Amino acid sequence: MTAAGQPLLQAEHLRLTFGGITAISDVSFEVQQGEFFAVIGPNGAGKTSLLNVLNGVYRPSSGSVTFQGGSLLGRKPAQIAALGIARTFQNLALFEEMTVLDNVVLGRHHLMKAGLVSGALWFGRARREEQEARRDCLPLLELMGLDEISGEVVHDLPYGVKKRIELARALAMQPTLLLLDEPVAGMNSQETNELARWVLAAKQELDLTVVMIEHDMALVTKVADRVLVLDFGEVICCDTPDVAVSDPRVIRAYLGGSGDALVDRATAGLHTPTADAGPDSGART
Ligand SMILES: Nc1ncnc2c1ncn2[C@@H]1O[C@H](COP(=O)(O)OP(=O)(O)OP(=O)(O)O)[C@@H](O)[C@H]1O
Repeated sequence: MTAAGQPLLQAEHLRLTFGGITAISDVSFEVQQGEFFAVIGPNGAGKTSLLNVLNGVYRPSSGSVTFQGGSLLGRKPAQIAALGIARTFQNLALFEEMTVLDNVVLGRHHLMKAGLVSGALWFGRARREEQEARRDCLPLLELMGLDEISGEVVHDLPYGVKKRIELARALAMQPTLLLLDEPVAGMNSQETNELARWVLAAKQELDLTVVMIEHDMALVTKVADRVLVLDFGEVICCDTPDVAVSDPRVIRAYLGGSGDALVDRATAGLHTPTADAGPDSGART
């Protein structure tokens, strides 16, 4: 539980280096409970590195990260997941030959307590836990509109549906905080609109806080309460999307000059095509 007034997630003076490369430099921000918080920035700005710090894949060179008031530093990704931080990945990480339900149930495995031997032999506690996990996932499948295809093999399903299955698997972990890594990358505008609706529905129904990395400015403007803008590993703006897209530093980082196109694309509609490296696809000019 988060004490009244305390942010759910707090990063202070984070720094991450790879040899001579500084991926993150003195990054601080807070995310409040229930917030939809986006992280944007051009290619190489440090977005993925930041997400990897938040879920324990990378340990920062210095600085601190706290979740519900407790430090995340030194914890492994599985321990961080068990604290209630789930993550989706930029590239699909599903088991293509398994069914929708089997993929989603995998999200609950960190909650199960049966040992390796009983799990492998499928008896006793392991069997009971698996059956309970499957039962517990059914309302989630319904919430995510996957109940009617729960027995279908993932391989045969459209890309947009696969991304939704991945989202459902992250939700099966029963997170408090959901980290989304470019959830609409590679999607067409219809798929983007649909996934945005599923994410918002899940957030509301499950009382989630969301941190989302995204290049699609139109999507960010539509769904995010606040946006953190990174450039060369540094925070150049942290404000509402409307303020961020008209901030001269953000405009410079994306366009190196006039920001009209950035504002236009942010307000044009939910989706901006990202096939070619336009400003909203994160390209530097
Ligand atoms: N494992 C690594 N080893 C060395 N350098 C890395 C590593 N991961 C990231 N970097 C470097 O850190 C910087 C930030 O990279 P990062 O992937 O976090 O940026 P990004 O904003 O997510 O970019 P993109 O939008 O292209 O995914 C880049 O200069 C990148 O080359």
